[in-house]
Amino acid sequence: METVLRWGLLSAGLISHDFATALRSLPRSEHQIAAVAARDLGRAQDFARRHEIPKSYGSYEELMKDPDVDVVYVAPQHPQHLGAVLQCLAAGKPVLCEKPLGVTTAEVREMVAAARARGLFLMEAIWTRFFPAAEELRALLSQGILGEVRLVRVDFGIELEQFLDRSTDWAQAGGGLLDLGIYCIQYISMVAGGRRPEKIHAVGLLHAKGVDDTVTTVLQYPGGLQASFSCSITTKLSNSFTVFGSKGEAEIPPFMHCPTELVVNGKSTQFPLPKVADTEKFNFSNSIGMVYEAQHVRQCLLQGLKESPVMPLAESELLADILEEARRQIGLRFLQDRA
Ligand SMILES: NC(=O)C1=CN([C@@H]2O[C@H](COP(=O)(O)OP(=O)(O)OC[C@H]3O[C@@H](n4cnc5c(N)ncnc54)[C@H](OP(=O)(O)O)[C@@H]3O)[C@@H](O)[C@H]2O)C=CC1
Ligand SMILES: O=C(O)[C@H](O)[C@H](O)[C@H](O)CO
Repeated sequence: METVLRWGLLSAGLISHDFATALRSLPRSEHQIAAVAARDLGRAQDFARRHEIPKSYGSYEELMKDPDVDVVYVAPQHPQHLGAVLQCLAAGKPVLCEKPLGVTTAEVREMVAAARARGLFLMEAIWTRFFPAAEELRALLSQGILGEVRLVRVDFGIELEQFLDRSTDWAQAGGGLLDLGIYCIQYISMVAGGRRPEKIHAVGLLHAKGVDDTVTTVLQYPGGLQASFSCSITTKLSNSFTVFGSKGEAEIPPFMHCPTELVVNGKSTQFPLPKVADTEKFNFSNSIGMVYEAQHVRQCLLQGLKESPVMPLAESELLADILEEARRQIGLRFLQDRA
């Protein structure tokens, strides 16, 4: 592969716009957007014009066949991830797929198995992990600066139901757990070193539209680490992360899912976002931070890696397992759940 990474974007939706805007801020010698595809050609063409993308398609399949696409960014809503990812892999394209990778643990395992069988790169876009603040957190954890980590608290609650239709759309696997809870669990799993929890207990309030409204889950890991998280699509929560150890504590203030600050034993370090022109508008907070995951994907591909060492596929499977167990305990089933 040449050093320039040529992206193909699947979907002309909200986060795809943010990702395209972030990519355009990177050196063209390293990242270019070769094509965009949407279910509707007109929308794909409008998106392409807005982002100066040379090619637009009215179907995902056409983009996957494009030899000028080196890697595909899969960004439709949750239920469409599985089909798009499997088709990309079948077409020989490496994939960065938006979170959650799948609606169920079975979907995630199917995608992981397909990527491994084809020897192709696949990563779940847990973009949080690639922010410098998160990298610094990982470093201090690995250096044992906090001593023995004992407890994690994290929550993510936004009144999404008021402005994001998909958040309450049961047919689109809406709700807080898959959309917001995954950010909480990925932090917990980071602290736990990707180990599997030995106990999971979840309580939840279901929304009138059948998705999860607000969920609180506690987890215990071998060795005694305890963690709790809450997620909500109707209630604003603290949206912060804290880890407590035998020698100190570290906190990431809101919005923890796209962090720009790390506080260690009361000492704050700022990690400012990359500069971007004021004329660039994003749909979601701190989306310019998507450059970090894009740069990571390029480095992985240049090194011939088939998965990310920072967001490994086994951990995507683990996150899916935890999400599914929490859903089971609160009585939330989606179309994709097997009988
Ligand atoms: N990393 C982050 O910060 C964020 C990640 N996300 C993730 O990105 C994904 C997309 O979220 P977002 O951009 O807000 O979603 P949108 O509501 O913008 O929908 C994205 C695309 O999904 C497709 N789509 C929508 N509804 C349907 C349907 N009923 N059937 C088939 N396809 C449909 C459309 O694709 P098309 O354009 O091809 O018609 C649409 O443009 C989600 O999985 C979400 O978790 C979302 C926000 C932030
Ligand atoms: O991934 C995300 O950030 C979520 O999809 C939320 O929908 C978003 O943060 C809402 O602001």
